[in-house]
Parts: sequence; C-alpha cells; structure tokens
Amino acid sequence: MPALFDSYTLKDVTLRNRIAVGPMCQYMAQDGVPNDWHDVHYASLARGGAGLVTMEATAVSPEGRITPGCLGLWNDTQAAAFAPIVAAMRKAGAVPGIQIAHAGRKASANVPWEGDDHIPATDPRGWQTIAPSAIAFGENLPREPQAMTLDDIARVKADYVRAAERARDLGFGWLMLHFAHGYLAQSFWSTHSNQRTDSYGGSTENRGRFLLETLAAVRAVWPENRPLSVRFGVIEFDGRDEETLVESIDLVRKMKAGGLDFIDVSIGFSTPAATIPWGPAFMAPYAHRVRQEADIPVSTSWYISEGRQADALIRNNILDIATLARPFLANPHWPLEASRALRAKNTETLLPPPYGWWLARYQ
Ligand SMILES: NC(=O)C1=CN(Cc2ccccc2)CCC1
Repeated sequence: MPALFDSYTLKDVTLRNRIAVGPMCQYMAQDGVPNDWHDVHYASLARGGAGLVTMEATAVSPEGRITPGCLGLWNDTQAAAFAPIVAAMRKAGAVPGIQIAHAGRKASANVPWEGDDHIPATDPRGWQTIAPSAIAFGENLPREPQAMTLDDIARVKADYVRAAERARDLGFGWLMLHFAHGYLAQSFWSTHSNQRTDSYGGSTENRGRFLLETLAAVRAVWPENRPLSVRFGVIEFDGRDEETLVESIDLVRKMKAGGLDFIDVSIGFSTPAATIPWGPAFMAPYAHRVRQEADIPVSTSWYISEGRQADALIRNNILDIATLARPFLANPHWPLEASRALRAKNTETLLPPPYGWWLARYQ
C-alpha cells in the first residue's frame, strides 16, 4: 500500500515522496526573467522536503503571460536565469519541474493584489490578447481577444516547443503543460470560449486538436525518459459536468496515446458562471475517475492541506501524487508538519542537515 512518504518513480525520474508543490504564480518577474525572489522562493520550497517542486506558469511568449510580472521562457536571457534555480532545487533533493503556459484571453491582466483585472486598452503596460474566438471571458477580464489565425496557432505551438527545448536543456526533470484554468489551451477545449468553424472548433475532435497537436509537438522534443504531464481542467461546474467529464476523460485517453505520462487534474475556469464546490480535497474524486477510466497516473490539488488527509489519498490509491499549493506558502516546510502528524521517521533526511539533524533530536 503506497504512502505519502514513499518514493515515486515515473520513467527515469524518482521523487523522494508523493508530495508535489504545485505551480503558483508569483508575478514578481520583469520581462519574464527570474530574479532573487524566485531564487529564494524555489530553493526554500525544495529544502522543505517535497518530492517535486513545479515552478509557476512560465509563458512561452510575451503575449502568453497572465500579467507583466509572469516568468517567461521565450529567450536565452530568461533561460540563463533559471539555471541556478534548477541547480538549487536539485541540490535540496527535489525534482525540479516547470509549468509552461499561454494565458490566451486571460492575458494582459494586473497582478491579483493590483486589481486582478484586464489592463485597460489605453495603458501601455498591456497588450492585445489572442484566443480561439473573439469572445471575452467577462467580469474582471472583459477585453475581447483577437481570434487566432491558423498562422497564430502554428506559431504558438512552435513557441511551446521552443520553451520545452529550453526547459529540457536547463535540466528540468518534469514538464507540465498548462492546459487548464481558462487559459489558451483550455479555451480551445471549452465551448464557452471556442466557437470556431474551422478544424479547431465545433466537434470534440476539433476542439481537442490544439491540445493534442501541442502535446505531440512537445513530446517530440521532451526526452522520453522524463515525465511529460499536463494540468487539464476536466470539469467546469457549469451545470454540464457529467457531459464535460466524459468528453474530457476521452481526450485524456487520446493524450495518453499521444505520449502523455501523467496528468494533474484541475478545473476549466472557462466561464465566470461556474459554481465551484469548494471543500476538502473536492477535486480528488474527479482525479480518481480520470485515473481509473483513462488508466494514467494522476495528481490533483485544491484544499489538500493536512498530512493525514494527503496520506489517505495516496494509501487508498485515489491519487498517485498529492499536489499542494497554498499550504506551502504558509509553510515551505509543510512536509515536516506532515511527517510529524504521520509519525514518519524521516525528519533526519527530509530537510537538509542544518535543519533536519537538529529537528530529529531534542524533541
Ligand atoms: N496560473 C494559474 O493557473 C493560476 C491559478 N490560480 C488558481 C485559482 C483560480 C481560481 C480561483 C482561485 C485560485 C490563481 C491564479 C493563477
């Protein structure tokens, strides 16, 4: 029976435990370049003992950023600044992961604590966004995106490939494509946002095309022996959940056939008219359903916060990995808290010696 502090091996990568730090936008970059904020943030998360630390949504192009403060991996200056962060995460014993992303019609926004809304068209900090169709998300993100041409689609796929190559060459051990949360890839899948009449819109096959083509293009350059995952919104909580789940699980099967190794199951967030059933580990049942029906290892996040809760999800084979995000903002050493709750005997090795040696003694 697997447990939270068991190792996990996928392809040639082994995580020291089943705990993953999920990607969390920091919005602290300039021109997409990592700086001392990211250096300290990611090193401290890795030193906290998690098996996998996935860096935040990193844009594959300038217009793919959610905000001007997002990280990017579209040029060599950015790539060079990631190198010491990857090294620090590895040195701390975590597998370094990264999420590469394009925000689509949710791009060109102010950071959450400065409005969490679209930058006005008159403000030079913003930019014209692109999406499958010229349909705005609404509410705090009212600006209408430009409908993508087939050339735009080809370019963005190529941008994903270039970012994946840079992540590969930087030595990241785990790559996650951001196919969730109403951003570009999710917006091709959802009829809330995709009303194209060409081969990228209409049928489920057409709406899944951008995701499958992008996955295939990235798979071709991402090493076969390193896990390739996606974070994908399988449900919208928009009143059509069963229909969306069935279609989404079928698309996950196609992604697996296309070389996907792992999926982090999340929410579509394609419409402001969603009713999210917030609650303890509320996405775990959906993730488990994807795991069983698409026969692929899964993680999920969302309101997983306690050691025993996370351990139960692993022990009962609900999830293969437990992804936590905000609990790690509150406590980068969350795995220590969990190991104490579970009376695990790994404090000595969980944290680096300057911490772990003392914490394992003189209780
Ligand atoms: N880059 C991402 O995937 C982000 C996801 N978020 C999770 C979230 C979504 C909706 C409501 C609460 C939290 C917050 C902002 C950035």
